[in-house]
Amino acid sequence: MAYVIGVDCGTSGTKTVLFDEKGSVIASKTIEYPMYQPKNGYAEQDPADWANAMIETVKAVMAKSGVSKEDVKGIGISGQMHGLVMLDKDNNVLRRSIIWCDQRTAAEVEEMNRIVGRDKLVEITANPALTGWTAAKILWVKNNEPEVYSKVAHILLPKDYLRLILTGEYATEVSDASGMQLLDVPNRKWSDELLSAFEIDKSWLGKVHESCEVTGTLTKKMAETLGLCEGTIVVGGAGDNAAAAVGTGVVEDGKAFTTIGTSGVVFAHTSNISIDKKGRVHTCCAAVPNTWHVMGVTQGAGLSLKWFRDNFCMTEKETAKLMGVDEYYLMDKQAETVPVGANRLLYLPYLMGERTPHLDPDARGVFFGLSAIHTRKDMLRAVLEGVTYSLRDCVEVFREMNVNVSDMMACGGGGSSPLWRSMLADLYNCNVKTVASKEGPALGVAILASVGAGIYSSVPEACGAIIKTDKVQAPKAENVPEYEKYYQLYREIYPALKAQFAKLASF
Ligand SMILES: Nc1ncnc2c1ncn2[C@@H]1O[C@H](COP(=O)(O)OP(=O)(O)O)[C@@H](O)[C@H]1O
Ligand SMILES: O=C(CO)[C@@H](O)[C@H](O)COP(=O)(O)O
Repeated sequence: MAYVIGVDCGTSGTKTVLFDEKGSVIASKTIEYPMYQPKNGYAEQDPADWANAMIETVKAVMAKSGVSKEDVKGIGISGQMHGLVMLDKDNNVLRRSIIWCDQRTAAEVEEMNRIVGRDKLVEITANPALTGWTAAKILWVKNNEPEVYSKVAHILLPKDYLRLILTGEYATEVSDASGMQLLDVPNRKWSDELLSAFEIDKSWLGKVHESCEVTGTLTKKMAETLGLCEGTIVVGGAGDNAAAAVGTGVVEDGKAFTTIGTSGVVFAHTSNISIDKKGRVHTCCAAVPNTWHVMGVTQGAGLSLKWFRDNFCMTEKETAKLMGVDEYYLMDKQAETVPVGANRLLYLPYLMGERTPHLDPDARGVFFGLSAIHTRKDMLRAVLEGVTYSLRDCVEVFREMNVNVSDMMACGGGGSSPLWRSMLADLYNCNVKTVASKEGPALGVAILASVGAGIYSSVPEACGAIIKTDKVQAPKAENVPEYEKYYQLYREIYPALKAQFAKLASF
């Protein structure tokens, strides 16, 4: 039997899973790390934490599994998108990574529009300038930390920094590179025009591959550290969302998924490139060669629930520890006791600004309709519902773009919650399914590795053999109109507060 490893460098932690060639989990290990928020709207992580977590989790799965290292045929890496890793000529990390949900780059987004023009940016990168994407972050460092910028020799995305550690290669692949805003997305190569306009040296960026291509092999030193063979192949892998698409079988038109991780993403595969001229959803290269995807993003999806847990659910944390169950499971049980609409309480999940559909880094979270009858349980349910309203906003944009979705999968930490899945089904008014494997991105990149290793001949063929549908949640007829009423009200709240968010940000 052949085996493959998938590494997913997420925001809350890095998870490594060892799969057999049929996609069954043999061993899995996650190590968490912090996100630093030095200022309101800033978000950073330490690349050393990612590297340590990858090394320790790979060592752990190999030790736990007892699988012989010769049978591990390949490694795929997935990761949070858009994060900026800057290295000097000796590969030293120059500053903490500014990650995807950081919102400090409003001035640089204006600068990008001034230099290149909004329409040109959309034509080349398939997206308007975005605060969380990598190009704006590079310009921010140039404008604000010239002493750091003067030492830059390499720029990598989070998972590509891990690739460098594994293989010594400076490389990336099309799905994650699409989120740097320096890629010519229709043509799947770096844009010389943009690099020259932003004065970014092309030699700083890695070579761009398709996601299932071999980008390098394990060095002798890393192989010894990890308990693997020197020369084991490392494929391109994918940004976490393109990876989750492969891991849930979303590799053909009509198929889509919703992931609730720290962020929330609604993702649909498209065999032809499809662009929202208003820039409300992103268009990126998919992990299947010569295909694309559209995705809408809620910045603070699982993050909202985690924020609520960490600040208001101390009792659940302690009880969960005593009972040996998951804290989120207890929170879901409490939220289930509250009716649809949270007793007339709405929540806007804009804790880290918002992308789809508002593209507003100044937006902030809101509880709307608080009354003295409300309890913590109502607020908890409102948080879950508010995130789901925001995900529905993404589906509305797809409908406007004529991107038709007939099959919706759910994944990510929040996708494991039956309550959250039933909210999705009610608000989308369609079936929401899960796949038997819960490993989303890690499985996706392990599948890419199995294609790179020649175990399967294509990504769709591998998905056909490996991905199995598990649970199906149908919409509840009585809930659909009730949620629709609240959703329509939810849609009115942001426009009414837009100017006030900007004013607050200016204080
Ligand atoms: N049982 C659950 N019920 C509801 N939400 C959950 C549950 N388990 C995890 N979550 C949510 O999933 C998030 C973590 O998802 P994950 O996919 O691991 O994140 P990331 O990819 O950002 O590291 C948590 O912040 C939490 O909001
Ligand atoms: O910014 C995006 C997609 O554009 C996020 O999806 C990040 O890629 C982070 O993902 P999680 O850590 O929440 O999975």
